[in-house]
Amino acid sequence: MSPIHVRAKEGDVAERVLLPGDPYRAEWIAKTFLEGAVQYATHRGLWGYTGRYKGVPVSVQATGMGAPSAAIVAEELITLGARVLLRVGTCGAADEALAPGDLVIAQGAVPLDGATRQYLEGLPYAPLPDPLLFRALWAQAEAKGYPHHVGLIATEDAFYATTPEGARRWARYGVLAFEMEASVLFLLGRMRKVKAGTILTVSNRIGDPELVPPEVLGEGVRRMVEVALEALLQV
Ligand SMILES: O=P(O)(O)O[C@H]1O[C@H](CO)[C@@H](O)[C@H]1O
Ligand SMILES: O=c1cc[nH]c(=O)[nH]1
Repeated sequence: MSPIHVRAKEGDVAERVLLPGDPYRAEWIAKTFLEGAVQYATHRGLWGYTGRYKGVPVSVQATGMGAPSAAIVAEELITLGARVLLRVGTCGAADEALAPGDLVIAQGAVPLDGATRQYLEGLPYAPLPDPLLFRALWAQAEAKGYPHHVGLIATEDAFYATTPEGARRWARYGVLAFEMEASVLFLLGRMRKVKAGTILTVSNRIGDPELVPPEVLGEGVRRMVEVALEALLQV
C-alpha cells in the first residue's frame, strides 16, 4: 500500500535519496544528473524521481517547504526503503562571510522549528547529521574546490519573521545560515536509524527576501548537487 502523501510503491524509491524543497529542483536534478530517471510521485507537488548516478540507484524527492512537510516525506520514504536522506536546499545567510551561491555543509542544526520540538516532546537536543555523510560532503566540496562553509545552521518555521538583528545574534553563536527542514531530518535520522545530511546553497541574506542573481544561484545549486551526488556514493 502507498503512503498517504508520497504515493509510491515499495521498490520505487532508491536507498539513497536527495531531498530538495522545490519540486522543480527535483525535476531538474533528475533530468540533468540521473540516467533513466522515472517519476514515481506527483501527489501534493511532492514530485519524486528514481534513476541511476554512475550506475547506482538514486532518488530525488521534493519535501515541500518547512519541517512538518519534510518530516512527513522522510517518514514515508523510510517506510518505502530509503536509508540515506540528503537534503539539497537553499538558505539565507546569517554570517557576513557567506557569499551568494556559496555552499554550506551543516555540522548541526539549531532546532527553532515546531516539528522537531513535537518529536522531542520538549526535550533539549542537538540535531546532528550522520558523521560519515557529513565527512563525505566536506571532502567532496574540498576536492572540487567549490567555495564552502562548514558549521552550524538554524532551522526555522517563519521565513518572514527572522530579522537581520536576530540573524546577527545567532551568528555570534556560530550559526552560518537559516533554512527550514534540516533539524527534523537529522533527528529522524537518529530515531529511525538512517543516515541524514544537509548541504545548502546561499540564496539570499536574512531579512532580504530578494534572491541572489539567477545565474549565481543556478551555478551554486549545480555545484551543490554535484557534491551531494558524489557524497552519496561514499556512504
Ligand atoms: O530551497 P529549499 O530546499 O526549499 O529551502 C529553503 O527555501 C524555502 C524557503 O524559501 C525553505 O524550504 C527553505 O528551507
Ligand atoms: O529559512 C530561510 C531559507 C532561505 N532564506 C531565508 O532567508 N530563510
